[in-house]
Amino acid sequence: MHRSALYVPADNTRALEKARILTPDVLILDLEDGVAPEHKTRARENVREALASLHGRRVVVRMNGLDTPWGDDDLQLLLELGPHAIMLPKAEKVEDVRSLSVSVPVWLTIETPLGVLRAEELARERGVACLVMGTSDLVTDLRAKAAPNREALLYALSHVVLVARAYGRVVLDGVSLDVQDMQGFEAQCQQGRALGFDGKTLIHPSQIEPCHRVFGPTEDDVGRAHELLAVWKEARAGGKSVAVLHGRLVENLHAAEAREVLRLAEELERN
Ligand SMILES: CC(C)(COP(=O)(O)OP(=O)(O)OC[C@H]1O[C@@H](n2cnc3c(N)ncnc32)[C@H](O)[C@@H]1OP(=O)(O)O)[C@@H](O)C(=O)NCCC(=O)NCCSC(=O)C[C@H](O)C(=O)O
Ligand SMILES: [Mg+2]
Repeated sequence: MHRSALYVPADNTRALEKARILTPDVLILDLEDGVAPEHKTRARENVREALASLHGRRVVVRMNGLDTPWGDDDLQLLLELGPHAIMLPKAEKVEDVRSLSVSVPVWLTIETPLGVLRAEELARERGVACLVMGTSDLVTDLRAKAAPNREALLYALSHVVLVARAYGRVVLDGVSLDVQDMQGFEAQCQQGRALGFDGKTLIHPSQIEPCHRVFGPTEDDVGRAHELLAVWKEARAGGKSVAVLHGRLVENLHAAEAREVLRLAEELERN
């Protein structure tokens, strides 16, 4: 389940402490842009401690790029600690992905024009588990304007979802920077859900609950799935290839969707 992934700056001990009681599906300990250059070393030490104390949680660590002064040391530490996954920012080069994918799954942040254009060759590399949109960097690099409807990003967002689906990868939407506009945040979650994302990356604890509500499955979703499957089963038992529920056509693909909703709900219950 990847409804939510919360960035926690690894130099912020208060946020690291708080993360222990927060319940996003994934925690992303950030060594990259959320950490100032003079705090990089301390942040790396914090990651070691945090991974030990967050044992049993799904913790991904975002390292610095391999072409930065910190990338090699980050990688060495992460290969030693073995988090749930290593996240590579500003992914553009297949060679970088290959140098990471040893034993730990790799998450790629797609947040540059070249990264979007090369998303397919990057995503098909062995070990890549998830693609994450970096919408703040992308807006800047595109010299676009950030707008609530994310008009300037729609091509890139859809392209990355398409690539992720083609190669069976998880795909997460970018962050929403306004931590006070909860209505706008929820609308952005709805948009990401409608575009096909599995979930969203977050920057603040208040974003977890609305994000889970949108990326579901909710009780209503589960109820509808049961209802659809009952109608579908009856139709099939009667030798029909299609059914109708509340005036809408139901086909095999809808039954498959409903089964996926129930699978996710069961996964949620187990966790
Ligand atoms: C945005 C913030 C700077 C706001 O922080 P703050 O002023 O401390 O908020 P609050 O007082 O409302 O916080 C309430 C409590 O919650 C804790 N908290 C806040 N944020 C987090 C968090 N991300 N993880 C864990 N805990 C958090 C506070 O410590 C308070 O705790 P307590 O006092 O004990 O109750 C801040 O939210 C923040 O720094 N967020 C993360 C920013 C970040 O990670 N940025 C980099 C990643 S985003 C990105 O780069 C995406 C991509 O690459 C792209 O290009 O788009
Ligand atoms: Mg970024």
